Amino acid sequence: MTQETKPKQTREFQAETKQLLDLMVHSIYTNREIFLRELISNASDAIDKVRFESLTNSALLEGNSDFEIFLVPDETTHTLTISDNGMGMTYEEVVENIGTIAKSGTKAFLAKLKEKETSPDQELIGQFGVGFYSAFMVAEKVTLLTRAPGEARGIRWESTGDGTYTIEECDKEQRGTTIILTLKEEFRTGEENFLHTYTLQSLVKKYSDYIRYPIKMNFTKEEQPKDADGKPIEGSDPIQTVEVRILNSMTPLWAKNKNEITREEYDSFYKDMFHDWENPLEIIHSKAEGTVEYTSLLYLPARAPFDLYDRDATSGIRLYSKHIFIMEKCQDLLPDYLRFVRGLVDSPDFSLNISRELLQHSKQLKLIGKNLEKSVLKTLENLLSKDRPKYESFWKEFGQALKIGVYSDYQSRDKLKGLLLFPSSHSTDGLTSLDEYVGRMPEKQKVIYYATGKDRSSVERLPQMELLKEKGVEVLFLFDRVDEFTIDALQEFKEKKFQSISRGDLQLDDLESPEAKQDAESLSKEHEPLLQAVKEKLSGKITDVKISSRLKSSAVCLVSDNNGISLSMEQILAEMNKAPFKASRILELNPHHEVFAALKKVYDADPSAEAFTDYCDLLYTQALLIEGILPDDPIGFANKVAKLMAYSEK
Ligand SMILES: Nc1ncnc2c1ncn2[C@@H]1O[C@H](COP(=O)(O)OP(=O)(O)OP(=O)(O)O)[C@@H](O)[C@H]1O
Repeated sequence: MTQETKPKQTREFQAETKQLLDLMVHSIYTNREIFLRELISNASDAIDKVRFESLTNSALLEGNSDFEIFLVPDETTHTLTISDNGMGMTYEEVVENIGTIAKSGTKAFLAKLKEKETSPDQELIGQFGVGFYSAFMVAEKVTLLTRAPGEARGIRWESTGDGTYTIEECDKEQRGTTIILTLKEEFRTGEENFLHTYTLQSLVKKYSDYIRYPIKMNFTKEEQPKDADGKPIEGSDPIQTVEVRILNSMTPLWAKNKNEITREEYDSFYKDMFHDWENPLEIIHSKAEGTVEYTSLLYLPARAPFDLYDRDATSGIRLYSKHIFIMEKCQDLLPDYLRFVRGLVDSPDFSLNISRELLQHSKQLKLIGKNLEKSVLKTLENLLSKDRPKYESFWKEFGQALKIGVYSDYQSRDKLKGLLLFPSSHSTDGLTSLDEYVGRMPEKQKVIYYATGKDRSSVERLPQMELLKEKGVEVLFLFDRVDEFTIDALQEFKEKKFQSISRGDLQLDDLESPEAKQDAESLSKEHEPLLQAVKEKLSGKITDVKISSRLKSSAVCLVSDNNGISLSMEQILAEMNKAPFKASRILELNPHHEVFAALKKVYDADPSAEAFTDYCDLLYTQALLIEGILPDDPIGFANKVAKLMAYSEK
């Protein structure tokens, strides 16, 4: 029977791959040695795959279950070869995996680069694994030979990273993948010589020590021949012998005792496994025995990945059973608000071929999940109380996830509220917890005040802040768009309700002198007809007009009542195209401001004159602008201001 062979083809890389290769060739990384880690990690993944699938289909092993990764440096051909007896790839898989970039992360990386239009910095690169392509940092030519189990023939793929590659069928006896790197001159002669066994040995120790399969290399030994008594024979030529050594210790890091692991080992394991360039912020390593038995190694990263809040991005914890990999991202182990936690769980209680469906219903999984959640929260509480700068740096990156947790996961509300931090008027640089805020509250203050806005300077200048500032009342500042939803969901903290400075009655009764209150009440009575007239002029735009007791030097402000949504929420919802939600708008006027006197004068002169209508409109639009809301008719507003300016010149 003649076998149809696929002829050698030269193909072009996908445009994005070319771009990535170009970056690799012109070296974006400073530490190019990581190429070895990337290729070994791919080899180990491929062995994981075949090992896992062979549990249900032993034929895949083709009688060879001595899993291994082999490194062969060759000075004569200037090549470094990395082989594995893993899953290999079919023709289609090579084209799919190696010629194109399927990973959305890498695509996003390239898009970000374009956006920046500068050379990429280490920080950006570190967020994205570049995997196989990193080989082109050190190699002038990469040859890949691979055969998937059960396939009669293998595939030979080759490229110099110039935009094209060749692909053809070839013979390959052993299942798996062999990658031959023809090293660039600088990496086979200079200081960084990747043909030196010593260099390779230490790189494996540094980056890949925990890899579960033996990483082997031949070592040539020279020995003086010995006589029958075991004494070296003088003057004889030394004999060379070759011995295979295993370069990695293979024990998974998490299986060792805590006191045997250095911080460096934890860090490099993390960076390697979770493709981060930065050391983690915090490490939680625990072993449990009892109702369930498991080891968990969790990390709080130092920085949020670019896609943390992307709905499509999957989070989750790696699952192992007796050191054997089961699943990449098990989502049922941690609640969604802890989606930033990276790590793994190894438990003998799981069977290797457990399906996702079964797993979801597994009692053990639920129990482990509960414990993990508890220990992450405990760690965060400890950080908050014992290492505030570290907690604040955590908060800066992941605080939003916890805030979202408060409003989207009502069961977790109580667990999370103590961990929340906000900027406040108390200090210009630090953040405050709700506990700290309540601790500083004077006895007479009944509620926790908060103000929403885009940043500190705009919130501090809000007219609604004036009175509170004067009274020295602390106000929480909510700059993040999720903040108000979080506060709304909480409703209260330690029996103190939250009160927006832009909503309803400020409840300052106990802080306010009885005279001031009286003053506002009598002024409201006195100006009742004027207030009524303004309300009518602005009907449809506002629900009420009131004499303000919160304004000191500003003329006007907009507030909403205590029911329904607030003005800032209205804006967020409008951006989300949920326009039907409208906040009630109450216009508050400062009776002690000269604009109020001018308004009164115009009204007294002729309430039906155009001037009074214009004044009402101008006041309303000013109040909108202060809230950062554009008026419906900016041209009309500008014309009215111009008219007024020209008038005052007369
Ligand atoms: N030694 C190998 N054996 C089998 N398949 C491999 C091997 N190396 C790479 N591949 C395949 O090529 C794909 C692309 O590899 P690459 O290293 O670029 O990305 P990755 O491993 O998926 O991602 P990352 O490196 O970020 O973890 C892999 O997903 C895998 O399917």
